[in-house]
Amino acid sequence: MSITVRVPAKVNVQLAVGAARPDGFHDLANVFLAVSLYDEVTATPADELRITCSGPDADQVPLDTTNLAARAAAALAARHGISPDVHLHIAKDIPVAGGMAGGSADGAGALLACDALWGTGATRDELLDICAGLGSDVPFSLVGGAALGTGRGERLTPLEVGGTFHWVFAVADGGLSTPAVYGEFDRLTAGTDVPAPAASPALLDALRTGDTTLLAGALVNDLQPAALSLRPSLAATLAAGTGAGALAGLVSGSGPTTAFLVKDEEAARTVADALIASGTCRTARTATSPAPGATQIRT
Ligand SMILES: C[C@](O)(CO)[C@H](O)COP(=O)(O)OP(=O)(O)OC[C@H]1O[C@@H](n2ccc(N)nc2=O)[C@H](O)[C@@H]1O
Ligand SMILES: Nc1ncnc2c1ncn2[C@@H]1O[C@H](COP(=O)(O)OP(=O)(O)OP(=O)(O)O)[C@@H](O)[C@H]1O
Repeated sequence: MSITVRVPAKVNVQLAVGAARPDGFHDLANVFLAVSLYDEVTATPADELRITCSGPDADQVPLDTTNLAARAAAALAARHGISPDVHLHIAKDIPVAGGMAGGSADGAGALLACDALWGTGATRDELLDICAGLGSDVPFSLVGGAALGTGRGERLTPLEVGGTFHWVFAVADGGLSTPAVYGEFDRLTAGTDVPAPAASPALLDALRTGDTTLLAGALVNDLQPAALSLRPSLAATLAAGTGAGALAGLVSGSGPTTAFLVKDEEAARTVADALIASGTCRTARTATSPAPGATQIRT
């Protein structure tokens, strides 16, 4: 028997970042939106914990115990006093190290798949607690939809979304390290008074009413200057997307993927084609949001 779970990528429509905390993390007001790019994690009984990965970026994914899917299986097994013997196959479609929480998606997917395969019967709260221990973005990968993440982003409040939003994602060559981008944020803001992060009422309104134009005006990512400082070529990608008719563009999370909000599906195709033709990105993908969280799709 195998269990397959499908898990979405995310874009941060608001990422407000506070000053570094004593533990090295940053307090956030992190408005997550799940988008319709998915990884699939399949759990099959095996004699030992083993990870395989397929997809265009598979060679960039670690197959050892550092893989978030392996860590999720080990964490669930440890809580229930069983051995984490399972083969986890990741069919990867989410860009790797792109700021779209691909590794987090695999962690949440593995957790749900192993819980079903092993019959551990973990409660939702237990799953969320394990997710938070794996990484700040992992709880959101489990719940999907839209949510405000506070603390380091792991404490979630679900948000209402009143419509469908259309996106284009420009995938860059090579990744950016999340700690390096937060480190650059610290360097750029050193000596300044970093305000406490707060969710923007205008942005929450735009989500609630499903108004694309309002959302375009409210998109904000405090990590964008840091990502641009580490990868100056992203400015040309942002200009290419907005020049091609996107309503707004921003760096997705810690980057280097850039996200463009567009009016509808037709505009998404036009902007994606223009981004590819501009030569300022490796490829461009279209997607919609919100998307559901981790969901079992096959037994
Ligand atoms: C940039 C975002 O993707 C936006 O959603 C997240 O904040 C990053 O979440 P993540 O990849 O799950 O990050 P984690 O695995 O929890 O942490 C990796 C590293 O990122 C930095 N980090 C992460 C989250 C946070 N609130 N403050 C931080 O400073 C820390 O250096 C940390 O050691
Ligand atoms: N299952 C996984 N898939 C991809 N990368 C993984 C996985 N497990 C661990 N990693 C490691 O995590 C690093 C970041 O990968 P990931 O795709 O999660 O980045 P990201 O999308 O930028 O994350 P985030 O948006 O949460 O900051 C990779 O370079 C890789 O070494």
